[in-house]
Amino acid sequence: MARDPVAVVGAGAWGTALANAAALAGRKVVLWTRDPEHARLLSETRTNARFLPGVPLAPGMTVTAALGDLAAARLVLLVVPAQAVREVAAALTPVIAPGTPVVVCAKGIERGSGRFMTEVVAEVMPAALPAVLSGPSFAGDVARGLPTAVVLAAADEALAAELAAALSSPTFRIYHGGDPRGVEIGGAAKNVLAIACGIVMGRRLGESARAALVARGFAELTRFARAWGGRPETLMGLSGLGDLVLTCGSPKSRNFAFGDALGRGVPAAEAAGGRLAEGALTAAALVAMARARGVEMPVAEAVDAVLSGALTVGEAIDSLLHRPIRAEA
Ligand SMILES: NC(=O)C1=CN([C@@H]2O[C@H](COP(=O)(O)OP(=O)(O)OC[C@H]3O[C@@H](n4cnc5c(N)ncnc54)[C@H](O)[C@@H]3O)[C@@H](O)[C@H]2O)C=CC1
Ligand SMILES: O=C(CO)COP(=O)(O)O
Repeated sequence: MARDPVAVVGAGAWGTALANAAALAGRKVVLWTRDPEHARLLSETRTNARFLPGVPLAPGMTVTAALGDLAAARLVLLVVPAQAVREVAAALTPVIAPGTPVVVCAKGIERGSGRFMTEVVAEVMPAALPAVLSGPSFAGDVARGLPTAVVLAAADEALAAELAAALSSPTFRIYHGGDPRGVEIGGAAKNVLAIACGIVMGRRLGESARAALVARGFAELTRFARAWGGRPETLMGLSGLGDLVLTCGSPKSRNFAFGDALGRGVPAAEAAGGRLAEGALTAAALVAMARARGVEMPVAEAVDAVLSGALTVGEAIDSLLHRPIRAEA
């Protein structure tokens, strides 16, 4: 069968939802978690109570904590947090057959190196075929079979089309594209902008202010993409505009909720409430990379300044409101 079995690496909320979606698309799925006890629980209870409660695992899916069990995989979905992608990809390298597509589903930029996720995979797994999947998609929505559309991109667009077809179902529609850099920039940058929108709502600055941030944030991420090798038109799509609309407008987004807590005065160290907020980990890298190529990103800069403690939330808002009045671009 088409690219069977599929190895889903990472059994958090998104990995579990994607594993179910792949099974719904007719794929044979192996779900990997690093924690043997978690693997045992998932296998026995057939649900992921810790990361995606209330959703049964698709029948037939197997769960493992042994990387060796992934050796037969003909397609890998890499669904660990962005900052763990290098470590996990390195562990997968000796296991996965050369020429296997590795689709990164994490949304972020590597701290320190400033590497995009497909670059990390290309460095660590030189024999793999890197691809990226991104777009507006809450794990809970996908897992419950609510209609969702995302994009899967690879340098070889024919491969992206094949993978998209292998993983799609009527409720999980995967478009394909040939601009992985643009797609991964959209996913990484929107998380930082979602934090800004959360701050605005937590601070009760109003819906109009949030809409302004979405539009100005979209201009920022398009400029960033142009400077870093993504096609601006890609950012008009699902990964970029689509994901901004979702995560900048919903308290279900962990990045938005993190920003909302900051806006209400919760200290940065506590604002995530123990949940993953990728934008908080990507903001510094995004801003450093923007500066390195002369890209203006005032909203992302403001978020980074709040997170680093350089500015208070009030000072960051003032800094945005006192920028010179200028042409819209
Ligand atoms: N939850 C969602 O709705 C969506 C999440 N994403 C992205 O997917 C990625 C993963 O997010 P979630 O699954 O939601 O996070 P999560 O917090 O629910 O799960 C993360 C999983 O990764 C595992 N993990 C963490 N560090 C690891 C390491 N060093 N080695 C191996 N495993 C490790 C954890 O044990 C856990 O199973 C993020 O980049 C996120 O932005 C993308 C689209 C939707
Ligand atoms: O990326 C997501 C939806 O597209 C999930 O957003 P959060 O990580 O902010 O929850």
